[in-house]
Amino acid sequence: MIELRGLTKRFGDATAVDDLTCTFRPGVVTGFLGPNGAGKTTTMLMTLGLQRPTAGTAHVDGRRYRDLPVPMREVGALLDARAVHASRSGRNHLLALALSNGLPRRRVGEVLELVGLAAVASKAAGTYSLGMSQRLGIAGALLGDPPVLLFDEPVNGLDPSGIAWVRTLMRDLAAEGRTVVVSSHLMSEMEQTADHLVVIGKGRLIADTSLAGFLAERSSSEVLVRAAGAGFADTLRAAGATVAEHVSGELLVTGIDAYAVGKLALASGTVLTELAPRRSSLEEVFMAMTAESVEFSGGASR
Ligand SMILES: Nc1ncnc2c1ncn2[C@@H]1O[C@H](COP(=O)(O)OP(=O)(O)OP(=O)(O)O)[C@@H](O)[C@H]1O
Repeated sequence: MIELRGLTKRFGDATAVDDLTCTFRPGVVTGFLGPNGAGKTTTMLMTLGLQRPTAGTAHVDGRRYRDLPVPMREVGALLDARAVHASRSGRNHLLALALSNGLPRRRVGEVLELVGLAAVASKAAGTYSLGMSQRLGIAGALLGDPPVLLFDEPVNGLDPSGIAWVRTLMRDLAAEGRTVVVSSHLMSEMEQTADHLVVIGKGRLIADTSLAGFLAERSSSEVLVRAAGAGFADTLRAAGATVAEHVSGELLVTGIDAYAVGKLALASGTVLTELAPRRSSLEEVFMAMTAESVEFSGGASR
C-alpha cells in the first residue's frame, strides 16, 4: 500500500505537487492519470525517495522509502526505461541491480524469463529497441518480488502484442495481491487495465474512484440513431430530445434513451437502420475533466 498525506513539492515559485492525500491500495491496478506536467512523475519520485517533499509524507507499507531495510523487496519501479548502461548486457544490468541490493542471483534468470528477454539477455542493453528496454525496466522492477509496484508509462514504445502482454502482467500482479500503480497517457489502454483511478491536475487531486464509478458519474449517455427517410429528427425533438444531425445522416440523441427512441420509431412507422446507446469513453471524460489543468494547449486548428 502507498499512502500519500499532504504531499507537496515546490520548485521555486512553482508547485508541482500540491497537498496530495490519497492511498494506492493492494489487489487492484490503479491508473495514475493527469495531463502533462500534472505532477505524476514528481509524486512517484518522492514515493521512491528520489526527491524530498517540501511538505507531507509518502509511505510505502507504513514507512518512508529511506527507512525500508531492502527497498527493492518492498517496492519496484519503472521510471525511465532508457536509464541503463548502454554497453552492459541486459543480464548484467539486472545482475548489478540484484547484487547491489542484496537480492539473489537466481532472480535475474527468473525475471528475464518472465519478461521474455531470456534469448537476448547477453546483448548490450544499448542495442535494445524501446519496447525491449521497457521489458528490461519491468524486469528490474520485479527483481525483488516486491508487494508494491510503480510503472511510469510502461507501454510506451510497445507494439500491440507488447501492450496486451503488459496489461495481462499488471492484472496478474494485482490479482496476486500487490499494489500496482500505472501512469499512462493511453486512456483506451487504461480503460482496459485499471480497476481504480487517481486523477491529478496541476498537482492537486481531482478524482480518486473506481474506473466504473468514474465513468458512470461523469460520462454523458447519448444514442446514435440512423433512420431511413427524413423527418425522424423532428419527431425526436417533438418528444423532448436534443438531436445533433451529422452530414453522414447519423443522429446523436440526448435527453431520451434508446428504448424511447425505438418506441417513437414504431409509433411513427420509421425504419431504423441503426440504434446504439453510447457512453463517453475514458478519454472523452478525462479530456473534459482536465481541460482546466493542461499545462500547454495548442490554439484551435485551422
Ligand atoms: N526538477 C524540476 N525543477 C523544476 N520544475 C520541475 C522539476 N521537475 C518537475 N518540474 C515541474 O513540475 C511539474 C510537474 O512535473 P511532472 O514531471 O511531475 O509531471 P507529469 O505529470 O509526470 O508530466 P508528464 O505527463 O509530462 O510526464 C511540471 O510543471 C514540471 O515542469
